[in-house]
Formats: sequence, C-alpha cells, structure tokens
Amino acid sequence: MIDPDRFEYMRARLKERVKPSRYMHSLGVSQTAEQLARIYGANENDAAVAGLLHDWDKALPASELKRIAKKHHLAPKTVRKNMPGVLHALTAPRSLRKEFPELSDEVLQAIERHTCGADDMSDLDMIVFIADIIEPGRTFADVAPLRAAVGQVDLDELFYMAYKSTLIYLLDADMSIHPDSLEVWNGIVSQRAQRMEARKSRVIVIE
Ligand SMILES: Nc1ncnc2c1ncn2[C@@H]1O[C@H](COP(=O)(O)OP(=O)(O)O)[C@@H](O)[C@H]1O
Repeated sequence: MIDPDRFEYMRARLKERVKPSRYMHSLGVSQTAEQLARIYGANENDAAVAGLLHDWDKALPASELKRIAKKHHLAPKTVRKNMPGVLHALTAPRSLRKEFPELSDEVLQAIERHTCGADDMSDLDMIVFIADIIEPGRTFADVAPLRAAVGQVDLDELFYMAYKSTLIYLLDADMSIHPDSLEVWNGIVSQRAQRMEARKSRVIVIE
C-alpha cells in the first residue's frame, strides 16, 4: 500500500518534470490503470503508481535519451537513430530507481514495457500499456472500441486489441516499428490462437 503523501510527492515531482499536457495525460493513465486493476484483479496501487510515472523521462531531450540508451545498452543503434520516441520507456526505470528507491521491480518493468511491450507481459504490464492508450484524454479514431471492451473481454484480449491498434497507428503514419514488436505481435497472436482453441474444446465438451 503506497503512502498517500508519497503518491502526492511523486505527483508533484512529475509535475515539475514534464509539460502540463503530459502531466494531465499521466494522471489519466494513473486513474485508468487503477480502474483496470480493480476490474481485472491486479494490484491497484502498483497500477496507479506505474501509470503516474510511466512517462517520467518523456521530457528529456532526444540527445540525452540516446546517450543514456547507448551507455547502458538499452537499444540497438537503429532504434536509437530511427525511433527515439520509444527510448523514454527504456531509460525511465534507471532514473526512477534512484529517485524513488521504494518502487518495486514489477512497477519499473511495467513502465519499461509501456511503449513496445514484451513477449511475457504481466497483468500489470498489460494494464499500464492499455491505460496509456485509452485514458480519457486520448482522442485516437479507434479508441472507442477499446474503451467499450473494458470489462467485456479478458485482459489478454484487451491487450491484443491495444497492441494491434498501436501497430496499425504506426503503419498508417509511415513510422518505423521497433524490431522486437514483430516478435511481440507474433507471440500475442499465437497465444490468442491457443486461447481460442482451448475455448472451442471446452465448448465441445459441454455440448
Ligand atoms: N512498437 C513501436 N515501435 C516504434 N515506435 C513506437 C512503438 N510503439 C510506440 N511507438 C512510438 O513511440 C512514441 C512514444 O510511445 P508511447 O510512449 O507509447 O506514446 P505517447 O508518447 O503517445 O504516450 C510514439 O511516438 C509512438 O508512436
């Protein structure tokens, strides 16, 4: 359980660090992640904190993000050069660990994975990833079906929908895609196929 005063302190520190619109987005992600955690049975405090701090390094200049990523081997050269937008997620755990030593590995991992995901996402990882996309301030064209699916589909399915919409967005915008994302996507679709298959065989048994 996080101490409310500590949460307030984190909020205040974030407010000093990012621009107002990013701060509002972070509050939205925090609240949405907390709601998702309540609905899907994850730790609500962890979700609120990870959501709040997920964009901690977002305001750092690209040159600084690239320097940190290079120094600590966080991303290959092609990612540092062509997709600097993903670097803030990879660098944040390092600075957050120094700033707030009480943050758990689970929370830091969810922050690290909020942009590109990973092939073994925890429930908390998925919750923060999804909350980043559907928080109330987001106005993407295809955000409505994602919001409508909350609580109607299981968390894996919601993550599948959110990841797919991110990839479609990147393709539509002619943006580079992190090379690991294809592997993540392949894992998502193969696990989904297995879930569908398992569901089908359960239905046959009942019939
Ligand atoms: N898998 C990916 N490969 C490359 N770029 C990505 C990927 N996912 C997101 N991005 C880009 O990285 C940037 C930061 O992503 P993110 O932190 O999720 O979004 P935002 O800054 O809107 O909160 C965005 O410009 C986004 O388009």
